[in-house]
Amino acid sequence: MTNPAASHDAMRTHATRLQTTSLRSLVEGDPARATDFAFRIGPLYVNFARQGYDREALDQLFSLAEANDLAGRIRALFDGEPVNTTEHRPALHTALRSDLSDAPVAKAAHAQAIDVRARMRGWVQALAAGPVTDIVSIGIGGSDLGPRLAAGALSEPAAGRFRLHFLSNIDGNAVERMLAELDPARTAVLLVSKSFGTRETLLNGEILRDWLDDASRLYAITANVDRAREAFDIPAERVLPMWDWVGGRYSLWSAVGLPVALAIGMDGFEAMLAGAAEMDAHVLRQPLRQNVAVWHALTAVWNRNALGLSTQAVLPYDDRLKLLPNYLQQLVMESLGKSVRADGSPVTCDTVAAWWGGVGTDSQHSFFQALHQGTQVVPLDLIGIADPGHDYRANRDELHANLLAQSEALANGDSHDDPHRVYPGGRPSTWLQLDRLEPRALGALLALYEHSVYLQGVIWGINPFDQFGVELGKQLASQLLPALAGDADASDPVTRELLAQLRGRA
Ligand SMILES: O=P(O)(O)OC[C@H]1O[C@H](O)[C@H](O)[C@@H](O)[C@@H]1O
Repeated sequence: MTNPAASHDAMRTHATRLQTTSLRSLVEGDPARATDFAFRIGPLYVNFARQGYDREALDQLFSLAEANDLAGRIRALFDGEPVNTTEHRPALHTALRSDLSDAPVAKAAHAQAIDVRARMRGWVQALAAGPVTDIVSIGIGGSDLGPRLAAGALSEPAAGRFRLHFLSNIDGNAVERMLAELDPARTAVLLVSKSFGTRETLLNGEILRDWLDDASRLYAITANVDRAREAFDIPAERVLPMWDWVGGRYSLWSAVGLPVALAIGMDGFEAMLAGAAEMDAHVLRQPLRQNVAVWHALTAVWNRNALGLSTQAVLPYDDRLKLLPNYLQQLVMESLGKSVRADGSPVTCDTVAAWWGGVGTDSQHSFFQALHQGTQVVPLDLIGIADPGHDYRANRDELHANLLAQSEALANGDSHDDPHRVYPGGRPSTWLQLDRLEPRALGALLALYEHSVYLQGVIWGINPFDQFGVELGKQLASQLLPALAGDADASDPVTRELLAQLRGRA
């Protein structure tokens, strides 16, 4: 087994040699890659054939994977070893949906998850039997992005279930606009916060608590049950617990997902978990070369470190997935946006690219010009839904035609006598296709990204489960509150000027 540094260098050397080979010729020279570089896991199909590596590069990437003991680290994750190295904790989001490890800590975590899921089912039934028609879920980051994405993507407009409203930002406009549409007598409010210390959630929670006409319709989902009672007088029977062995951005599968269960039913929520569990089994059991999460992670490492590409775009070609880029920004960039290795030493290579994205085909009318003819090559995850579930067949075919066309045009480019009309091509993409946008398929897709993120972290030697980088801004904000009230002044001269401008016009 070679050492990681040697594998990394060999990979970059080969990438330099490959630069003279176009993506089009890579594919034309090895047409079998169109199927050899593809995976089918239940309702999910993934194809890496239009990524800019050849089989020799893949050999080097897999030796890099072996040098970093990816198979052992996958087992460590599922067994509840302290893979969250800086906080000395397991990261057992897999135990929320699958029971694949015999390790006692993983078994205990799964048992707790099953207990809470039974309580979730009871809450859904009890709320459905009452006067409540609207649910407000107050949370932010990992306590908002996953449920908001999944509830929006999977809700059927005619299902006659609860209407879900998500409140995350501290901006009073968001609160004001939401309350204008709601009836306090027919609304229940969920305070979703793992820490129960997030200012946005607490302030918005106080507004909604005072707005409700019956405090018994205020619920909490948190790892800090005591604070929920102290701060909002919410008794234990109206609190669903979370645990510190689940990271916020990995918590959709826990009680944080209650809004999803309220939107699509508990059976639908459990189908989403089953899809994630199917991906878990694939990731845990497949050898590295037949493992789709390993391929996805190695592709990200190839684009970031071998090709030096600094951003990555995610383009769902389905309006119901328009929040997927937002969700993945937190999952990927809050997990991998680090420059210090788990052992405290500086990283030896670039880590996370800037992830962004938009929905297709709208994005073709906004930033695709840069993707085709800009100086920066942007690797893409193109996401399509084979059966979009509606009867507008012309729309479906046009959407699919555009998705196929963009994948080919970006990879192959086009020549022209007029230099302004030349398409350089060589833009790599991965094709991720769901048979239908239903809970099991979405669960598998999101679990794939979770596992890919973890494995990228292993290869870069960083801890994907902490987020110390979000604390400084919060500390400065709380220190500036008295200055905004005129009771103090800012120490930084620029902040002082900006503060004066803000206060002068407020
Ligand atoms: O769930 P909470 O404790 O309220 O945290 C909500 C979010 O805020 C934190 O600052 C982190 O950036 C996120 O990882 C977390 O998901």
